Amino acid sequence: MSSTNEPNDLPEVSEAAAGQEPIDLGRIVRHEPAADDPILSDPVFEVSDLSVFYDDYEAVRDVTMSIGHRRITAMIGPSGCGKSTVLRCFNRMNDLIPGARVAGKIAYHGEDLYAPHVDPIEVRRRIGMVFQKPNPFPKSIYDNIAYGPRVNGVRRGLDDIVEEALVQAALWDEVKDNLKGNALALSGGQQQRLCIARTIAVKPEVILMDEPCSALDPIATAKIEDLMKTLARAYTIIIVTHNMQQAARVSDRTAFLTADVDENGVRHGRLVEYDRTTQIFTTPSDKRTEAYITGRFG
Ligand SMILES: Nc1ncnc2c1ncn2[C@@H]1O[C@H](COP(=O)(O)OP(=O)(O)OP(=O)(O)O)[C@@H](O)[C@H]1O
Repeated sequence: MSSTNEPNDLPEVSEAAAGQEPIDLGRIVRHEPAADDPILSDPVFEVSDLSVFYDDYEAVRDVTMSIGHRRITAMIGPSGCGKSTVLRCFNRMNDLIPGARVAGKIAYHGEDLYAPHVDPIEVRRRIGMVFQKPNPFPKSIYDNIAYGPRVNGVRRGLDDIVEEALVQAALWDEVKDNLKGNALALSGGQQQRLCIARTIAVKPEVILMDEPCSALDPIATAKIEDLMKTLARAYTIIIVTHNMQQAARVSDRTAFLTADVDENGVRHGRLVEYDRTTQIFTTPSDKRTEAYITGRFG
């Protein structure tokens, strides 16, 4: 088991944090990890002053944060604050969006992820992604999992790779007698676990998840959350979620983003606060975080 904090319910917000003072929209709290914070000694990603543009529109501004090895990091915040935009920067998926451009730096194990010599295909192999809507290929369960390894030139041992990925994704027992069956015939929750297995099959280090449970019912969601906690023993996970309880249940760290409106009336996403998940949900430092987690805005 990872060192995940696993509160079952959202902790109560402290009385002090729940004060009714006006929200200071101008203040940005930059979390500086404590000197003994393991994220400092073992970061997978170090994001510095990251801004993301779609053509001339600066969708996200000045994000600085480090992502710890084999941790679950959640990104929460109101719609349009740039969570998915930031998530896509971690595996250069924004490269595929016409007009998208990144400024600032993301270091992956100390290497600039956006340096000219870096191959984005290899980046996406090491840093996989699971999307909101399960998106299996219209192929058999087996071929869905074997697809990535085959593309990477693997010809031998595919049966073992398929089995291992399905076991890790907690799907093996449900599909082992039906590997030739069409993946699209699985339930939504099974399809999402299949997509996780497909991601795992190419042996990534990091799994990015963009609202992986938003199309699923509570039982399927609980299975994916359990799976995430198990996977965090071996993988670094970053999840975007609208579900604060989910962030509180599964993550070690939580980043709260919001969108500020500038003097021209244009909205820009900002990282407001980034800290241990228990800290964010019990004693947040910023009034905007507190307002969001207590349901007063967003
Ligand atoms: N491909 C795109 N082209 C232009 N603008 C975009 C594109 N994708 C996102 N944006 C804009 O960037 C801003 C941030 O969007 P993003 O989807 O990252 O936010 P989000 O916090 O993930 O939102 P949601 O929670 O609703 O999914 C929004 O103003 C959005 O309209």
